[in-house]
Amino acid sequence: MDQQTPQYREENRRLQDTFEEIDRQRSDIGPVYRGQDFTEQLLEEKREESRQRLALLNNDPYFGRLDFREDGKTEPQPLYIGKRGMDLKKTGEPYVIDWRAPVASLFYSFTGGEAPVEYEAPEGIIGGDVHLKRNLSIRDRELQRVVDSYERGGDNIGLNDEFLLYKLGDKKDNRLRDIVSTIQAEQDQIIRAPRYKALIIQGAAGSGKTTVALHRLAFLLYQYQQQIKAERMVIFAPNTMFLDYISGVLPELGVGNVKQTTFAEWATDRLNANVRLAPGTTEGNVWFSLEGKRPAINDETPGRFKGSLAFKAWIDDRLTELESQFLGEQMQPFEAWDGRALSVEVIREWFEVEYRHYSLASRRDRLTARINRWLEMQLNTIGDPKIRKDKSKTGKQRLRAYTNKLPKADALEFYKSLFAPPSSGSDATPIPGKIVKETQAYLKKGYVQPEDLPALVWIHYRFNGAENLIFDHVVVDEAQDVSPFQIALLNAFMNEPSFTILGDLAQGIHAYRGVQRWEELSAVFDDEHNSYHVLQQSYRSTLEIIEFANRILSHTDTGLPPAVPVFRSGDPVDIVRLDNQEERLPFIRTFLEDNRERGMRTIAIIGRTDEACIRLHEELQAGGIDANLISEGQTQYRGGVTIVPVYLAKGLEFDAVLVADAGERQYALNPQDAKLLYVGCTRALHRLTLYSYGNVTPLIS
Ligand SMILES: Nc1ncnc2c1ncn2[C@@H]1O[C@H](COP(=O)(O)OP(=O)(O)OP(=O)(O)O)[C@@H](O)[C@H]1O
Repeated sequence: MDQQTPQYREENRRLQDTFEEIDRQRSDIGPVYRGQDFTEQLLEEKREESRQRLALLNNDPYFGRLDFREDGKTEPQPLYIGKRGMDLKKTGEPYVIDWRAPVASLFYSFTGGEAPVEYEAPEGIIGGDVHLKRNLSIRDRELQRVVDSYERGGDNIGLNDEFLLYKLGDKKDNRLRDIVSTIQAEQDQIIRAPRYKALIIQGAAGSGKTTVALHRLAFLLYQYQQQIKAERMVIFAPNTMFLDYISGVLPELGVGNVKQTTFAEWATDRLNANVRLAPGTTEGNVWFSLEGKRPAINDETPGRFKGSLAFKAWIDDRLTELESQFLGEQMQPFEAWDGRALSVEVIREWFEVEYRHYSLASRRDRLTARINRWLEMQLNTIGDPKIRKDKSKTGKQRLRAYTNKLPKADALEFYKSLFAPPSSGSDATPIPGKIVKETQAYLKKGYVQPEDLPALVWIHYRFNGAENLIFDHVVVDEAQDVSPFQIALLNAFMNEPSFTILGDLAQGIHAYRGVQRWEELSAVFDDEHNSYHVLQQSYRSTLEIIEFANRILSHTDTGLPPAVPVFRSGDPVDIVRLDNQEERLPFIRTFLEDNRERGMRTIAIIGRTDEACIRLHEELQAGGIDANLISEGQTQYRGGVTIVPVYLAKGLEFDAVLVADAGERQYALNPQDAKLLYVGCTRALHRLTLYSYGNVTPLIS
């Protein structure tokens, strides 16, 4: 909208008024209190919160305006929506409305038309009608754009998308960003879904799953301020580089302290460094290499088997057995010294009845302490100090020997016992022989594998309880790669299920340990908590790229419908055939120059395997081209030009992508390769190029 329009001038005036109000409120807060007075210190905390809120407002006070006429009133009221809220100091009236407030939901759910609208406020449903929906872009305290996406009585054709397209056309740096100004209605529904749900979201590549999950955390913290703490929320993501990539969004939304971790890190923390993960078993070598034959994936694949609810149920039976036979049928009375014994009946009563509600480890500790107290009482009945000393020595020695015989509540020891040859009379193990052998070999060397972690932490949990580690909300990103056992385990660390679980089966490149259908995860929850959502519209890429990727999608075995593009058109996808290796370096050099000239800030060259990427990186370096090589275990994503194996590119996005070596051998006609290529191609926002020597992959024909 032109700067001379009345709308622009009106909004500019409002913006200047807003800055004046912010300045007034900031100066009213006064200087920082550094004294010792406790009440002042508490007040200072509140003042600091206000300072931070006003600082955030000062950069970019709001992004939207909705003129809403509430039923029963004659005139519509303009509502300005921002990342944080602010009331007018003088009157207490809302001046900027926090995007998470109930009334702000209208801004997102309203998609046009003259029909009445309503929103759910704490005091009940409030109805009315919308007269204007306006997007405002403010950068560095300057009003840059005013775009009306709806005006009551106007023709409103195509206006709704203009601001979104303007935002999507932006070039990216090395961080994911917030989308508060353009959240779409179907995303808003997920963000504002009730707290006690296990939301399972199947979303096409680029549909905003990760972004939506982060906004949902900010919403929950706002909506349930008294009940939910950021420190008790956690985001599980596939690797630390991905966590680094998304780490900017929550601070932008004014949310701090949410724990962001990987499942392996969280699990090994629980086990108190008692287990060591086997080195050298990088997934890249086993599952994504082109050398050797990839193992078949079925229910006996170690990751699938050890992540199943059936494995969990079998472990539960073994644990129940252990608990019921903990004291053993052959148990003897505790004889402190000859002639002074504590009967088996009393010991059983303490352990099996009195301490029944404690965790097993705690019951064992309590029992030991109780027998010790009994021993002290017996010693106190002895008058002669010399005899007492004597008996004390014998009693303590015998107590140690006696309690040492009780089974240890140790997760690793118990887990090992599950893979030991079954003793005669016990049920045969349901664990496939190959898995038993492989696991035994690792355990013997003192190692476990990532797929052992859910069971180990589960056993630890059954022995020790949740140890005060209760989650208020859990986000699981890239959830197609997690197992039902993992989700059931996390659920145990929660009073009532409150999950945002999101993923895309079409990107299920870790099918050897992940799920093939979402029902596998929803089986963990009862019907009342289950809530399934689909996000089909994709925002990341241009129309051309999405349509191209949809062709690959049809070769995955997921049966998922094609992603729906937003109407943002760009360059056609470029498929280049190189005749030989010598042509590669000059081709890439031109590719990079061309894309830089067109304003692309982040550019990725996506290779098929680790080795291919290492070789390419060396070649580029020798040719004087600077690029960051990403390998497994990487913790940071730097932006610029990146070389990344396709299996590690998941979750990231780049302005321009070059799929290196997209030949028929690299990406053959099978579902696993289709998923890999789908991941690779859907990383591109604006431009996508593929090259191959010889025939290009049949997945795109
Ligand atoms: N409503 C929206 N407005 C503006 N941009 C959006 C919106 N929704 C998503 N995006 C943008 O689309 C891109 C993809 O988002 P995100 O990475 O969250 O998607 P995803 O579904 O997790 O993708 P993938 O599964 O491919 O990793 C991001 O650049 C994000 O900012």
